[in-house]
Amino acid sequence: MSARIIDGKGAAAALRAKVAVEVAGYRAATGRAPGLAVVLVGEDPASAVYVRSKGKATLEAGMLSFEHKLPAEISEGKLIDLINELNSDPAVDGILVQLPLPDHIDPNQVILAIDPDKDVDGFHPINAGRLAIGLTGFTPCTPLGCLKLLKAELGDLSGKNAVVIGRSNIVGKPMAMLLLAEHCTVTIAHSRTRDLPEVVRAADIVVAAVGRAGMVKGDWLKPGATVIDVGINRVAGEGGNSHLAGDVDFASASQIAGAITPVPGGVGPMTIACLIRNTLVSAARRDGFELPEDL
Ligand SMILES: NC(=O)C1=CN([C@@H]2O[C@H](COP(=O)(O)OP(=O)(O)OC[C@H]3O[C@@H](n4cnc5c(N)ncnc54)[C@H](OP(=O)(O)O)[C@@H]3O)[C@@H](O)[C@H]2O)C=CC1
Ligand SMILES: Nc1nc(=O)c2c([nH]1)NC[C@@H]1CN(c3ccc(C(=O)N[C@@H](CCC(=O)O)C(=O)O)cc3)C=[N+]21
Ligand SMILES: [Mg+2]
Repeated sequence: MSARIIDGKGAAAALRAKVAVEVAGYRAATGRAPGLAVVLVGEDPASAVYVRSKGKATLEAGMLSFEHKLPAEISEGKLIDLINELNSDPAVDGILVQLPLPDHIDPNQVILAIDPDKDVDGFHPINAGRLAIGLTGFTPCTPLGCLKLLKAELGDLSGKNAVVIGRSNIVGKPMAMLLLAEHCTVTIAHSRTRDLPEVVRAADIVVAAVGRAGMVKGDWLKPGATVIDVGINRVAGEGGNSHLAGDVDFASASQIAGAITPVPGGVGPMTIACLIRNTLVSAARRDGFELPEDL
């Protein structure tokens, strides 16, 4: 048996196209374009790549992109000063501070400084709280992208056993909250989980967000399970080359799963599509512009 490959790249392109159509309507109605400010501190090459693709997706959707590149040595206070300026700038609907930040800056203090109603990453505690109790806010882009792929694949998720591996504030925990809101029976596994293969074997849905290349093996899976691989791991290959690998051992898992996301081309592109979606949602809320329910 061979799993269906879930085309995250294609789904992301389709979502970006839907967002672009709504952006055009928003611009016609309001005379302004939604704006996303992306803040990058330091020169981490992987972060620079992500920031570039975010800026490109923003412009392609008809929105404004404001990139702020700051030196690695900038103080926490100066960074927060910039965030306060962006909070009060009417051209800015969304603010994203690329993580990780240098060690001398406390990411929690930086996230707290962002206006929750411009927090298109959904990382502010107000938005984490809203998600946890079912209020309108911003849903973190990676879990939202995973949920969209799951619903497109499975339809109604009600009653399904979902295992989320990883409990970070930006992926695992909000993913579990979203699946719970969809009426899944949710298990959150982490580094202290006993007998992870046995826990995973009960899952109709597996979301792997660990950061360990190829950790989840095919023989851990219930046959036919839907597998969402969030992991983005750069692994060294032959001859000094390197390639991206997910947290799931694709070769073995794709023999047992019913459907599986590839890496690259799975969750990653959906994260960026959901970021521009959230930016449009933010702008629309500000102006009372109505968007389709299912965007
Ligand atoms: N595709 C995308 O858009 C994105 C991809 N990512 C990728 O997703 C992965 C996870 O990211 P993130 O959530 O930030 O990572 P974190 O490092 O913040 O969290 C990793 C989680 O995995 C758990 N874990 C570690 N080792 C094991 C193990 N052996 N068994 C079970 N659980 C384990 C940790 O447990 P504990 O809490 O006990 O330490 C922790 O909860 C990374 O590969 C990252 O690059 C991240 C964001 C976006
Ligand atoms: N404030 C903040 N918000 C984030 O959302 C955020 C962040 N910080 N820091 C880093 C992580 C990681 N992340 C990814 C986004 C897109 C891809 C992506 O598009 N990946 C492509 C491959 C890209 C490549 O080839 O390197 C793919 O999977 O197909 C991956 C990872 C967002 N993150
Ligand atoms: Mg992390």
